Amino acid sequence: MEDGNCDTRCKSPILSTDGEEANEDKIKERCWDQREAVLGEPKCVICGRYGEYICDQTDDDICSLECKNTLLCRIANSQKPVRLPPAKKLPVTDECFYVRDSDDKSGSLSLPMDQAELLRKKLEIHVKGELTAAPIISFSSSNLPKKLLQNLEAAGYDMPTPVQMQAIPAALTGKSLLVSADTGSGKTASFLVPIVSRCASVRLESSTNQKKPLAIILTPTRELCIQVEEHAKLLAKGLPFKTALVVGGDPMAGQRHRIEGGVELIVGTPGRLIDLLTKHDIELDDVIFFVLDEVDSMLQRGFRDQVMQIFRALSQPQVLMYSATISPEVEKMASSMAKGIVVISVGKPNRPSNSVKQLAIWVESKHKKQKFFDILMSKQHFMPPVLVYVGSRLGADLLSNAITVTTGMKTLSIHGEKSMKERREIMRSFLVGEIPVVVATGVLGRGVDLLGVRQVIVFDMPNSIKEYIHQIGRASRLGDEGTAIVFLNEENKNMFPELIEILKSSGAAVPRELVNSRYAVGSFSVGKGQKKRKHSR
Ligand SMILES: Nc1ncnc2c1ncn2[C@@H]1O[C@H](COP(=O)(O)OP(=O)(O)OP(=O)(O)O)[C@@H](O)[C@H]1O
Repeated sequence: MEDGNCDTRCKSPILSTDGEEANEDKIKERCWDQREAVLGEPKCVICGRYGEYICDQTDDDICSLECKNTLLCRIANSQKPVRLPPAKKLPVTDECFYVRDSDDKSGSLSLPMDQAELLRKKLEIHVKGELTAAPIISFSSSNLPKKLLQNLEAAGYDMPTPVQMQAIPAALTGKSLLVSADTGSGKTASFLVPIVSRCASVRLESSTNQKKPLAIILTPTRELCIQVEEHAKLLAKGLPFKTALVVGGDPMAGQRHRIEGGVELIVGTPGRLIDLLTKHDIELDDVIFFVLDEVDSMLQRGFRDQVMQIFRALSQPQVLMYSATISPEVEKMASSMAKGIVVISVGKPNRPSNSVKQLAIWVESKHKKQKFFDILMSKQHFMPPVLVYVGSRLGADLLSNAITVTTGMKTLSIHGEKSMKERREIMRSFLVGEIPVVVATGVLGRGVDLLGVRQVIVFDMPNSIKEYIHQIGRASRLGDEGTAIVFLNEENKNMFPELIEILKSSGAAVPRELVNSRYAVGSFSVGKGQKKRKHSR
């Protein structure tokens, strides 16, 4: 069998109908073992991976035995039974997923429930609540508009990520969801795909020209709203799906004008949206989706009242809530927003992405700057483009100026005091590689997808472990390796027990000053009702 990387594909049939075996020991059994197709290569008709082989019974491009069986099962379901040479059937326990038509109302082709459970187990997808929708193993098995499938393919989304495999079909059944999955694992498309699909269908089936908003997405920062809106436009190209960005710092008149001209989706920050809704008569009675991205941030003090004010103006929409860090309190609050909510979690919750290598450095505050410049001047440790997190706007301005003066590298700071024009320009120049370092406060702490960034330096620890998880999550997208350097000292003592646990469970070295610190013994300040906790050695 030729190497799968050869220029011309292996034409040998996977199996011949006379039962004669092909050179099977080298054939890939599962689609997971097959690589992604590169531009110009044939794609497996089932999963979209490299179509290394040709199915000898249908002449289709196929990536593995598993996908061949899936293909033949589909044919078997739609025509007279096709005899599979019994010796060749993959053993029942094998993770070969047969897709067959189902009567589930989402219209998706779903796995039989026993195999759905097998797939969930394999991918650590946990579901709590009543859910009929099985995970999908390809976008095409979700009955999505053809144009949306083409846009997904054009965006390079050949296969759904684990969170998308379950959250997309679940959302298409009309269920409200609370979803947690690692940073960088594809949560955004998990809610955008069902929204674009359903809203485009509503518009296509509608007889009136009236176009009141059908979906609202709220996020905690302007940068994340901009990113989510861009993502939605990309997926909705060629479909009757217009968006409006409603964030502070931009002229409100333009935002109102756009909505009144007819949009399907509003993406905004809560404060500006409330401003707009109170000053202008915008009808939200057609809204069918209400999305809270970074839901734990959206339901904490400061945002929660505004979020609930907007939610109460709607007529019981489907609620989709997402984050990489969801606590039991957030789950309780979220569950009170919608009946029959389904909770989906992928992997281990409230953990940094495994793809981010953490390097914790113990350094006194007065020495942090020197240590930081040692890293910036070291060819071994400095891997631009680098995102640096600090605790204040002034700190961001001072540090970025110091970097420019000391190293000559053009460095900019980004925070809430800068205008939207400046913030957009800084993000653009960072993302296209014009500037190697950006120093940021929390405005870039969550959700933003900084493709190309593989190194984050947490100069000042944030106020909570969950913000720390989101910040270092910028260093890895979709499982790519990244590094996070974090400066620690006694000033961060309130987070020591959780930090030690996070570092240990991620396999990162724990500085001995941290372990030996008297604040790290696992005893929390014994407040009312709190018990002293012995720290396991
Ligand atoms: N199915 C897919 N195939 C290929 N790339 C994908 C897929 N889904 C998402 N991506 C890409 O992976 C990156 C991370 O996706 P996304 O930003 O949605 O992650 P996230 O889970 O929302 O992260 P965070 O928790 O940090 O907000 C993005 O660049 C996105 O375009």
